[in-house]
Amino acid sequence: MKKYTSINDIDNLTSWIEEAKELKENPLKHCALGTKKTLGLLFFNTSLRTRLSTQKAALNLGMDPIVMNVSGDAWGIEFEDGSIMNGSTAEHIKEAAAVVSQYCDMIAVRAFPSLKDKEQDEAEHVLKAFMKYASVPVISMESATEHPLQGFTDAITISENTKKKRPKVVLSWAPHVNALPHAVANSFVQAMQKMDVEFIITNPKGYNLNSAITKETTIEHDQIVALKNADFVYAKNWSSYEDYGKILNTDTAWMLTKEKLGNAKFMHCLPVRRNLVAEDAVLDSNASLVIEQANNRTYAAQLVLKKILENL
Ligand SMILES: NCCC[C@H](NC(=O)CCC(=O)O)C(=O)O
Ligand SMILES: NC(=O)OP(=O)(O)O
Repeated sequence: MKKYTSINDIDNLTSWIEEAKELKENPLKHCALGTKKTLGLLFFNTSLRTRLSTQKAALNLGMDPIVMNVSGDAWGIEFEDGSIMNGSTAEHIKEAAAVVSQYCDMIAVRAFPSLKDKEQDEAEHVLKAFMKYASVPVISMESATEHPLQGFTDAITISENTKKKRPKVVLSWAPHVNALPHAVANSFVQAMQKMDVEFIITNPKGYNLNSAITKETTIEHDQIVALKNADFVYAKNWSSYEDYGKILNTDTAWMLTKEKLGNAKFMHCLPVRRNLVAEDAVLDSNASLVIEQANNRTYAAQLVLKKILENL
């Protein structure tokens, strides 16, 4: 594999899930595969799980991870081609990506959307610029529109925890105080579309995700109807896609409660705002899979790194 920037880079999700489970059983089995190979992790945005689990994954494979917070610590990077750089940016991505490629055998990048300019966000200008100007494989650690390491993790977690051959999975919009990206929801949708599950999205009107991603997936605006007989409920806030980046509705009635969850398992990518997205009784119950999801981030990343190492 030469890159991992989308759930669509997974050729066979079922076999990837099985391979990730094998790595989880025996994380150090391939501890020499990445010897003398360097993974560069570049963060334009904050992170706890991605930053630590991706390093842990690299260490399990014998790689050397090096990490940089690009925003603030590095020179301001210019992404526009042909621009006269007489403003606040000091270094063009053409040099920056080429230079990082001298030090690293792979580059992982986190770059959230602006949520102001839909066209620019959808063009994935930061991630795509790294892919264009880096001479080594690029991994997304959450881009403007996708979070493929999270989506793969969520697929592994559902596979591990399902008692049914074809469970019912609900992606349920949740209230939030900030305008959040669509990336986690988009990658979860893409992962569920590849799995043998009954999948429904529930969100208030005005919050439908990009139809190019949701495709034929059912969208139910009545949360109670959607949650009926669910086996897994994935709560997540996202800002409006239609009225791009806006908060239209902070209706606290969409918070996930123990009563609404019923017998389902609860999922969230974290970080989660307690008693806004989901109540304490949900997060503190045995039905919550959020810590196992965070654990599985390591093995999802480890499989991605392994597949790229095998192809270097
Ligand atoms: N990487 C996982 C989620 C990151 C981001 N969440 C956040 O920014 C939450 C921040 C807050 O709660 O203020 C998101 O939704 O895409
Ligand atoms: N779930 C996730 O990506 O968490 P971080 O933002 O903390 O990396």
